[in-house]
Amino acid sequence: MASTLSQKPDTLQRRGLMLIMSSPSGAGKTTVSRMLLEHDGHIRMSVSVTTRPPRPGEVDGKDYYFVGQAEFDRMVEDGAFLEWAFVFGHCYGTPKAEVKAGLRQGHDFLFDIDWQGTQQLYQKLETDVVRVFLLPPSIGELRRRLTSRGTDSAEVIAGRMARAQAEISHWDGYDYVVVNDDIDTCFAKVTQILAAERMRRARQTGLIGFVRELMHPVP
Ligand SMILES: Nc1ncnc2c1ncn2[C@@H]1O[C@H](COP(=O)(O)OP(=O)(O)OP(=O)(O)O)[C@@H](O)[C@H]1O
Ligand SMILES: Nc1nc2c(ncn2[C@@H]2O[C@H](COP(=O)(O)O)[C@@H](O)[C@H]2O)c(=O)[nH]1
Repeated sequence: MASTLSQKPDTLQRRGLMLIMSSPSGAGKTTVSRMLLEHDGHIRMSVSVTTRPPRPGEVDGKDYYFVGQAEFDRMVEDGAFLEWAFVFGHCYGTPKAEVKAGLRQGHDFLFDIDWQGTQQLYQKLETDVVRVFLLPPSIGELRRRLTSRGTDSAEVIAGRMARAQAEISHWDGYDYVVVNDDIDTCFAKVTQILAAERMRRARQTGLIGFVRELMHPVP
């Protein structure tokens, strides 16, 4: 018998989610984020605003919006950020407008932000937030990754290594914790988390109508 349902199950409306990835500097957030953006057609990067100077190869508007301190302060005053924080001597913030509109339209967003920003987003938008913390396999490997990335001075690397344990101490403020040892295994785990979170009943706003039609089919 032909289906009388007005909606196809795989096109049901869904509210977007906010997948947050945090870790000590160098554990691999940017790497996993790039893989997700490449392989998953339904998630967008939330591009942060920062007062940090660009690293070689970083592109304004893609990796960050690079601004001066005065412009950052003006954005704070204008309420342009969903969250912002002072990290490693610079200001970083998540612009509000695109994310809020996108979530309503069912888009998922990926955030590479620290624990302070995660706490702020969770306080504001708890039900939309999925928090993932990446751990390095060892402190020695973390140092090796920061050094071999080749983007920061020895002084900057030393500063980030000095903060690593303090960053790791926030691991218990996250929903999921993944050790980034082998990159493909780590990526597969994050992909599985994303797939499961998309199926949460509360996010599937189109389910109500679909279930109603299943329970009360039109004869
Ligand atoms: N599983 C892995 N095995 C080996 N090297 C890795 C792995 N994951 C990431 N790397 C490498 O480690 C370095 C740091 O990774 P990445 O820049 O993604 O870290 P991050 O957490 O985004 O750091 P930051 O917070 O400073 O932006 C990069 O050179 C990256 O290629
Ligand atoms: N609270 C926020 N933290 C952010 C944001 N954008 C990036 N970050 C975090 O800053 C550090 C350093 O980043 P880097 O690119 O200079 O290595 C890292 O932990 C990021 O996750 C933000 O908008 N808000």
